[in-house]
Amino acid sequence: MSVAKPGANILVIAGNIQTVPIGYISSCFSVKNGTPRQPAICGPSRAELQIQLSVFNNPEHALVGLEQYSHVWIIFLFHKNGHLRYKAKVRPPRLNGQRVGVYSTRSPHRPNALGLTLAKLDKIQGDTLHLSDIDMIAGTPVLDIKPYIPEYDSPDTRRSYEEDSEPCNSNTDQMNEDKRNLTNLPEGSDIDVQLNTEDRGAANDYVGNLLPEEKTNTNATGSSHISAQFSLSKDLSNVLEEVKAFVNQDVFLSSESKNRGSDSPKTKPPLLEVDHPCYGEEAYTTIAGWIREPPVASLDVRFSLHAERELAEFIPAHLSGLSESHRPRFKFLRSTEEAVAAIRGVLSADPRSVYRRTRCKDKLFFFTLDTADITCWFGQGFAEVLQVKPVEPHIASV
Ligand SMILES: C[S@@+](CC[C@H](N)C(=O)[O-])C[C@H]1O[C@@H](n2cnc3c(N)ncnc32)[C@H](O)[C@@H]1O
Repeated sequence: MSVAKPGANILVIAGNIQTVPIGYISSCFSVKNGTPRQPAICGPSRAELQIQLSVFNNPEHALVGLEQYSHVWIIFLFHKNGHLRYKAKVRPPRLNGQRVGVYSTRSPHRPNALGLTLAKLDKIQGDTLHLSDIDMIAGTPVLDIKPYIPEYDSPDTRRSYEEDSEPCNSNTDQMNEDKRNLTNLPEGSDIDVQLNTEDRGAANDYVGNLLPEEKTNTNATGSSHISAQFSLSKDLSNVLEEVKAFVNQDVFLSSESKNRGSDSPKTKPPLLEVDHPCYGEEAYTTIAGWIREPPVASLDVRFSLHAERELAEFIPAHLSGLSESHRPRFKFLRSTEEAVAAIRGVLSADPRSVYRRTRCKDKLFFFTLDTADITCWFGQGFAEVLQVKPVEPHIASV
């Protein structure tokens, strides 16, 4: 087992974390000089990333579903840092000589030379991602790709998402309402009708006449994926009937209508969109429909009286100076309400694996939160907390 040396670009550390590049950037920038310092600076900066055959037998399979997202996080190595040194304080060029802590900056010169770029995903062709808005030089080793999901990645959006998703049913109602509003469908309209492949093809042809950017992509599994782009500024009422045929496609559900914070790519109301706009066209984000409307329902969370009493016994973290030494103490949670909210959060999202959900659904479920060991069980549409015990001291101190 080797241990990472300061500045080393190889991530092999105690605990056997091994990392291999999944591909290498081929970009319009060949040297560091002149490469944008951040992705948003130079929109038309383009790159391609081909997933290595050495990582997956069928690299294109690893990209299935990613086409529904407009933006991706690229995690990469600054492999051309040159001198492998780093300092606790750096001088960002835009601070014009002033020194600040390396972790308050995006400096490439850091103990683990990892870069993080939010790139625009223009399209996917087989095993290759076509990106724009990048700040990486050609040859940059890429370690990972993750979809950009404002609901998870942008604090502003996360807040409104949490508000939206409670309760779960009203979220669905709201989405249906949104869909109706966008298409002027009367309330109670059958908005869940599914189109078969032939229907989609026909509808696609028709809308294609109206919408110049409409395209049919073939995804990695060879199945046909319809996408279309149109501007909301067009009079939607003229194309309602045609658009109605598209309402239930996944890609439609994947777009968002909320206004996002300034750090996030701007968002627009739902569009039928997969092949994303080019430089100069308005930027927005799209995500997979199942993120906002997952096929797994969120659960109602209950506490048994016994569990409620046990939880109330815990002393909140900031009151840990109190002398009641016999009572268990939280290390992080600051009140019983916070603990209840945390437990609700964990359980309402159903933390069980698919295996446990299907094969062991009658089994008790255990998890640890702060210094509490929690026991619960799951029924149809709910989770009930049965017991809240202090963790064993030797586990709590780990
Ligand atoms: C300031 S960094 C920011 C990168 C990323 N957005 C981040 O925040 O981690 C961007 C600069 O890193 C440099 N750079 C890009 N690719 C590199 C690589 N493979 N090795 C070393 N430096 C690189 C370029 O000079 C570019 O202007």
